[in-house]
Amino acid sequence: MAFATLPLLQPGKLLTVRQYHNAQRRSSNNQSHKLCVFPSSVLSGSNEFRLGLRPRISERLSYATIASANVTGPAYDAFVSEGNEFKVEDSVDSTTVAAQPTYLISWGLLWKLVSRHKLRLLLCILTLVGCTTCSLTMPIYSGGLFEVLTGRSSEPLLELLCRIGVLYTLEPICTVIYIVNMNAIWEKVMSSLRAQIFQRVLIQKVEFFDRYKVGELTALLTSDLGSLKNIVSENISRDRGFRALSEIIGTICLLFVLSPQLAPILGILMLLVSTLVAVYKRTTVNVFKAHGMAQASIADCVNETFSAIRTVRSFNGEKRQMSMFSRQVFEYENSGLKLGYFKSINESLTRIAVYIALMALYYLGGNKVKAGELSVGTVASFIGYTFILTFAVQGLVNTFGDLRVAFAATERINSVLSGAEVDEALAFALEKDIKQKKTPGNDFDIFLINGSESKTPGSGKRFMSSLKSGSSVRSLAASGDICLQDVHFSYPLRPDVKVLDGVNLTLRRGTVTALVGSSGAGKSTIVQLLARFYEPTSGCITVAGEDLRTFDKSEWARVVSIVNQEPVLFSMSVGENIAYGLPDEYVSRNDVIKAAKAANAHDFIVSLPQGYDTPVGERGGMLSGGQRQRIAIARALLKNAPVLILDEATSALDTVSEKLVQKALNHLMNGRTTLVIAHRLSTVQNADQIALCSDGKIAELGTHSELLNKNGQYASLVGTQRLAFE
Ligand SMILES: Nc1ncnc2c1ncn2[C@@H]1O[C@H](COP(=O)(O)OP(=O)(O)OP(=O)(O)O)[C@@H](O)[C@H]1O
Repeated sequence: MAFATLPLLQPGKLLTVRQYHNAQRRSSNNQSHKLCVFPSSVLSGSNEFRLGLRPRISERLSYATIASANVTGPAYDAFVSEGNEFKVEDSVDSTTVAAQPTYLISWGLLWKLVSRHKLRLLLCILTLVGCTTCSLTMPIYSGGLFEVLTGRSSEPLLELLCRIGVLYTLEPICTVIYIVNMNAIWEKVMSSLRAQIFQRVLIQKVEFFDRYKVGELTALLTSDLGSLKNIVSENISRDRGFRALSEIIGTICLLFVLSPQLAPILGILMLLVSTLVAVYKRTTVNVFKAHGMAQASIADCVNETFSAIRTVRSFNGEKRQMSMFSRQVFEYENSGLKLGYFKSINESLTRIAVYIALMALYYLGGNKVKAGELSVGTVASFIGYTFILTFAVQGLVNTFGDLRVAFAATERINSVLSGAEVDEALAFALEKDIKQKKTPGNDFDIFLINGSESKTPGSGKRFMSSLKSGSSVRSLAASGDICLQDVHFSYPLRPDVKVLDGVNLTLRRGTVTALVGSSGAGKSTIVQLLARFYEPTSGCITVAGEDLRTFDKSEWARVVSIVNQEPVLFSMSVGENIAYGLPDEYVSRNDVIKAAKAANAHDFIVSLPQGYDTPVGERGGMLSGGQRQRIAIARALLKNAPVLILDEATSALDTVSEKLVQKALNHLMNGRTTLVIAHRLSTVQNADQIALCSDGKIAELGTHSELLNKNGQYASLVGTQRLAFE
């Protein structure tokens, strides 16, 4: 047996599909193959700066493993391109470096996005200098005004007022241009980031969605990204952000020019203010955090209650939900009160510091004026600068606070979407589709960064480009059997529980296979593997003799239709829901109607208030179960996929609806390789073969009469159901 060492995902090296998948799986399942674990920061490339202060959260979630993969299995014909440089081994022992986490939001990405707007950026810098110059010149003119009014200066009052007037006009003009352009740049950057995050969530493996709640993922795009947005949108006013910083630097310089003796005293005082406020603010971080978490809990509670409103109603659960909500509200209120208390101390501290600075100035400045060392005008200017400096320092500290929150939010986004669970095959297929403009519309521009898609994580692209695609997938699916060969499977979040334990099953081309068995036997899991929501832990699924993993994932999705017990409809019109069967194509109204007629849905659709344009409500809630089911069947008919999976498609229906739906299903099954899962055995009697799934294996296989004659588990299941009917 030949052994070779192949570093996975190393540029220039090519792996077979089997090697790639095995190694990927092993690397994600670090329980059994873990040799050592490194924090992501160790493994991230030097050009990949992370935005964030501490690595704690990301380390917890995105540790990368260096795994030893002992990949064994039958020889695979090479997926070797570029001159067949690498031969495929029957068995490969490889030391692999797992997919390195790719941080979505990095300094590099931010700069890329910001630098798209160079002209606006230049305008912002110029107007920032303009605003600051105007603001900092004002106290000098105020001092001059004092001098004129007290008769110490001979400058004509009107001339001075004209100069002040020019400043008063220029400052707001510069401010408007600065704010408009800063805001425009950041809004555009945020739109791109939002699109990148959405896309990254979309291409995660299915287990990612098992791990995170919808609310948590929504928060990434709303509150977390909102914190990042606030860095600019909440910090473009005069006393915040860059303006505050430029005013602080400018004021200190001017103070030294005006009076080198007074400047250090004021400088030290201001430094004291900022240090005090900053130190104090750091101690209040946990209070802010608790308040944010309390707010998130309220959102979770609201989300859960309203999305399960029917269940709440049916269990009379309003009071329980109300009490849960009130608990969350009280927690939020308490943390809000605490926050107010801390904020008030914060505010007073700043004020006290300003008053101390002013008193010091009055005393020292007053004495110098009396001694004739300083003019009244200069002291008046100093008073102006004291206020500017204090508020600018306070504003800058607030900006630092916002920065801290934004860093934490960015770290959260990065840690959740570190790339460890990206479904690379899907990402690759999606990128390819968008590049080839397979998808209509120009709505994808926002997902592009500098003319190309954002860097999809992982580097198996060369290898993935060898995947079977397009017509070959369709023709293989239409012409060959689908075989599950010794398939073992555990869900990634429960690696210790074996759900499938050596399933062998052949779905013969163009025939109907029924899958029956007790609840929890693993029937739906087989569907999930066929749909490639998950990959087998070991063993393989072949289509016309080819390993399913060698198929382009999105092409495979195009050739498989799944109709579930509770089909999910989107919150759009009936017609649009049917057309969703072919989301990448232009579907004519005629095609939609044809599919609806074949699905026995046309008659009820035309009787709806707006016919095909009637909105179906959230998740199709404005339609009956049978109607939803028939729309889902019409959608599947339109898709015209050669492989069909019906997972309890009629079990929730009454007899009349079931008859209608069954008729539609018979039409749909015609000539397709079909897998039907049903608890009601009467609905699968006519299947070409029936497979009984038990303990993660196919325990019995044959036609209805063959299995009855066998007098095994199937026969007793049929007996039990008959008894139940009698
Ligand atoms: N996403 C998941 N993560 C972890 N375990 C899961 C997941 N989905 C299902 N399971 C577990 O896998 C086992 C098989 O579930 P599966 O849904 O395949 O059974 P089934 O035969 O389809 O049952 P039923 O007829 O009740 O739908 C069950 O023990 C279930 O708890």
